[in-house]
Amino acid sequence: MADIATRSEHRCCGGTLGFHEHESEALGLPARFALFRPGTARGASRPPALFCLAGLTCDETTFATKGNALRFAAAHGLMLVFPDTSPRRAGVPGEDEDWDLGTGAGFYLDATAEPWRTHYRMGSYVNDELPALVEARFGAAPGRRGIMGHSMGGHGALVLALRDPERWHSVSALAPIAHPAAVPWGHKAFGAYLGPDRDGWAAHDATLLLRAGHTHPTPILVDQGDADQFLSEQLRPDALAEAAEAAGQKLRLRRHAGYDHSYWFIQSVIEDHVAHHARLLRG
Ligand SMILES: N[C@@H](CCC(=O)N[C@@H](CS)C(=O)NCC(=O)O)C(=O)O
Repeated sequence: MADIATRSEHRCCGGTLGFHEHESEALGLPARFALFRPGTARGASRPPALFCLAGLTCDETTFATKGNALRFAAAHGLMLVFPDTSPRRAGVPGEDEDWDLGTGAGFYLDATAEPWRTHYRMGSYVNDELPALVEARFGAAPGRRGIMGHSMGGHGALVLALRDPERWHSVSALAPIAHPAAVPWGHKAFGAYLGPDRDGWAAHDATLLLRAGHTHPTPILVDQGDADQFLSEQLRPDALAEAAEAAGQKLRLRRHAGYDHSYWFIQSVIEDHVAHHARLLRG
């Protein structure tokens, strides 16, 4: 496991928030992440880690800075892990041209199509490499992990947890891209990263995973603002709810009048998400 460079560290909410960089094996590039370690008030020497995945245009600082999650994680004795949203400077032609493809838009999957497949491997990075790293190097509890995310990050959280419920013990999402194979953001990203054969997209779409019989043993919490500018064109929580119902998946989809897609919405509901994960991870 490569060295980790700590770029800065800050006392916060009785714990410590650090911004770190390391050589990622999965990405084949340097990668940055932020990590919040709670104080020891709850007496847990190895806190469970809750992974927080951000959306399009964000980086490892965004959710940590704007999400309002740290004080609640501190109260519940949870570690928070904030990965970046894509590889950086991968050298793919055009990767910085669009805000919804390439840099800042890794979609938490391993690309299979050229020229993305070498470095655009955020699926393996978030699912495998980063959990192993925070457990080995930052003292996260082995085998007790939760995952949540916003928008593209909500898509990532739902897909990773539905695909591997043994690895992710709790899952929630805020305004997730719930059916990416059916919406413009997903068409663009999946078409580039996975190629035009849509059969290969199903394993990266939470609604299609539920339709194929994948479920998670715990209830899934999803919050959605009804004034979200992306709701009808890009997010499709209704499709997720229908698929969950048909699959027998417990899903609590809460709609919030007047809230948009921004971190102001996340700030307003994050307390319940951290509590949801704490209940399942800490027992
Ligand atoms: N750049 C896009 C918006 C992108 C966007 O809203 N990104 C969301 C995630 S999908 C976000 O959280 N952005 C970062 C922020 O608000 O700080 C636009 O112009 O419409």
